[in-house]
Amino acid sequence: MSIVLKAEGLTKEFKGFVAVNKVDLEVEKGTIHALIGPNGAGKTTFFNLLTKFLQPTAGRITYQERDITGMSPAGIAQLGMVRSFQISAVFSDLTVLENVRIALQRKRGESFDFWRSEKILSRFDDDAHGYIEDVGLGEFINHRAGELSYGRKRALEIATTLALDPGMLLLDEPMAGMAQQDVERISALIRRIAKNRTVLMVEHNLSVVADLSDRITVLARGEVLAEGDYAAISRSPAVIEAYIGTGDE
Ligand SMILES: Nc1ncnc2c1ncn2[C@@H]1O[C@H](COP(=O)(O)OP(=O)(O)OP(=O)(O)O)[C@@H](O)[C@H]1O
Repeated sequence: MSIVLKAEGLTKEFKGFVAVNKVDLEVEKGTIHALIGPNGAGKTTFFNLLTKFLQPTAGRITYQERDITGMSPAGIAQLGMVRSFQISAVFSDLTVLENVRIALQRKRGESFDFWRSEKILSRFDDDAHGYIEDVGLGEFINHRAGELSYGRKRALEIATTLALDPGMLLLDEPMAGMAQQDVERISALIRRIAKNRTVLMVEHNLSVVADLSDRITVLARGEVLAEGDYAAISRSPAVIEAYIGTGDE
């Protein structure tokens, strides 16, 4: 077993309120790991700590055995740990192809002037076409991102994230606001891209969690309540009580 991401004693206090309290987490390489819990459990705060959008009050985070506790989101992205599903990451006025090209260019760290040359840009096209096909957007390649449906915009975000060639993807509520047909499409896509990568996701939709996850960590009141596969956690009296107790889900 190889642990790719590890949190030890991770804690976040907001003016005396402890939103995340000494949480330990180990994410195994090549797995899909879900973070769930009732409203206010601290999932978003914990996820923001892991992705470095928030700085912890205490504790330590390691990625591939490297201490990343003090690093920036850009710094961890360089190491291959990339957070997706920030709609703003997609440029609405640019086409699907242009969006993926920019991600490819960003990965190579080339300057803005350099990528503006049509000749050089077109070199990225073969790779870009591959990622676009992978996420099922082939027929929309020349559509402006702003014209895509919500589910397809999210597929485009996955394509731009994949273009960065991450070893680990962090997905923040990938199914939020999606119609059922998009949920099925994005689930299949996550399963496909997880084949040779590690995925950690916060997700409210429990049937998606049951369907996709190898391992699930349940948070409640800022602490780990239970951990295991779906069968194990759904039998846990503490988990059942935490969900019923808040009238959630
Ligand atoms: N910036 C902040 N300042 C003060 N309190 C905060 C801040 N961010 C979160 N909290 C509090 O921390 C607790 C955990 O919030 P968090 O959003 O992490 O929970 P969550 O599990 O993601 O909930 P939900 O499922 O509703 O999104 C909540 O009580 C929230 O009010």
